[in-house]
Amino acid sequence: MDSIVASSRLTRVAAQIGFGGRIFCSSSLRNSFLTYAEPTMALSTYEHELHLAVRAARLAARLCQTVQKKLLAKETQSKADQSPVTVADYGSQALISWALQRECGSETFSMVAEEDADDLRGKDGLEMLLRITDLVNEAIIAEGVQNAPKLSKENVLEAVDKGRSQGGPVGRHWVLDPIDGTKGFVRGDQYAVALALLDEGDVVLGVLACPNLPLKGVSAQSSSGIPVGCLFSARKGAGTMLQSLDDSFVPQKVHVSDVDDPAHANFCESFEAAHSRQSLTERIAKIMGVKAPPVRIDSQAKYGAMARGDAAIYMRFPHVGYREKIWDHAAGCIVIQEAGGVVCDAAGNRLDFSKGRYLDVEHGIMATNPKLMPTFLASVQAALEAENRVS
Ligand SMILES: Nc1ncnc2c1ncn2[C@@H]1O[C@H](COP(=O)(O)OS(=O)(=O)O)[C@@H](OP(=O)(O)O)[C@H]1O
Ligand SMILES: [Mg+2]
Ligand SMILES: [Mg+2]
Ligand SMILES: [Mg+2]
Repeated sequence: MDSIVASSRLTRVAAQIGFGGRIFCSSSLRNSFLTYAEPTMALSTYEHELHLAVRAARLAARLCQTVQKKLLAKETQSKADQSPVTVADYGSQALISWALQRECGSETFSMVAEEDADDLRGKDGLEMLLRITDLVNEAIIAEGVQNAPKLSKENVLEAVDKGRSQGGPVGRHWVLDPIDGTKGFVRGDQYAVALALLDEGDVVLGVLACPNLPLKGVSAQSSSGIPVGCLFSARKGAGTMLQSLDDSFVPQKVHVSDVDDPAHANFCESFEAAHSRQSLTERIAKIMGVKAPPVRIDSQAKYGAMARGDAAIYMRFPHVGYREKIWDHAAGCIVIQEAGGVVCDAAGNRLDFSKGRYLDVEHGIMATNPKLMPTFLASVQAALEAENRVS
């Protein structure tokens, strides 16, 4: 009798959390590898998925921290597009893929992720693959995951390659950047593990784990004693929360800056000049009347910093010919929106994550609070027109 009551309650919970009462989800609530506490009340939409995303991102962030501490030159490779990729990028992707599939089942699992295992297959990739496999198994053991089998190198290749989904407007797709800001990661600076969930083309949740971001103030010096390691999480309609990566800090709701005078606003942009046109952003800031110098940080840590008001404006204007990918913005975008901000392209269009792996935008991506947006948009358009007149 007890088991019937328990199972019908779990089926009800599974239905409420959006899996249509699928058995795998009921059992996953009981046997969760992440010691998930059985819910005592109904979970609202995507709450369970957000919980899984937070735990998976945290697990991956720990692996990244371990690697960053002892980063060796030979653990960084160049991909075909000349961008760097490390054992931690692959390890993080393998871990998150494995963790989510373990919870949600693998039959219908879909993930759009940055990395694939092509460069790990064959003789040249073997040493790196063995190192990644060790890191992934060490992370699973360190987490105390119960009944977890040891992953073989083939399991790791398979987990990484699960990220090849094309996404799109139908169904659910996880969207993952296992390390956003790999250049920052290699330099020892900011990076983020960025995970989001798309449902019918809409981003419904997002998590940014930022291991090197101070808990207060993006520019806080390590000598200030402010702890580092932030985890931002957002769920559609539920706001954006900030907690410490090590869970030692009570989660709190964050909000974007409410400054409405550009003279008191500051803006953030990419650290790498190759990733955003800094002469254009300087011109936009001047037209707008922003006086403060730019805050330059790597990765979607910028979106997290903005969500809690460290900067009032975000600008990203890649050089001509660059095509944005959805994993570089999906999690960050909902983190800002749920914190009360607005994200759009230079024509004022909302970002459309339903078109596959790419994100097609007019000129660039911008974000700020609703009060500053009209002036910001007008300044961007004036700067672009001035540029067109010159060329
Ligand atoms: N040429 C060019 N132009 C624009 N953007 C590029 C370019 N090359 C790479 N990327 C993408 O930028 C991602 C890093 O994000 P940021 O640009 O915000 O960070 S950084 O300051 O440059 O590190 C970075 O993400 P990761 O590859 O995950 O690190 C890339 O997806
Ligand atoms: Mg990359
Ligand atoms: Mg990226
Ligand atoms: Mg990346």
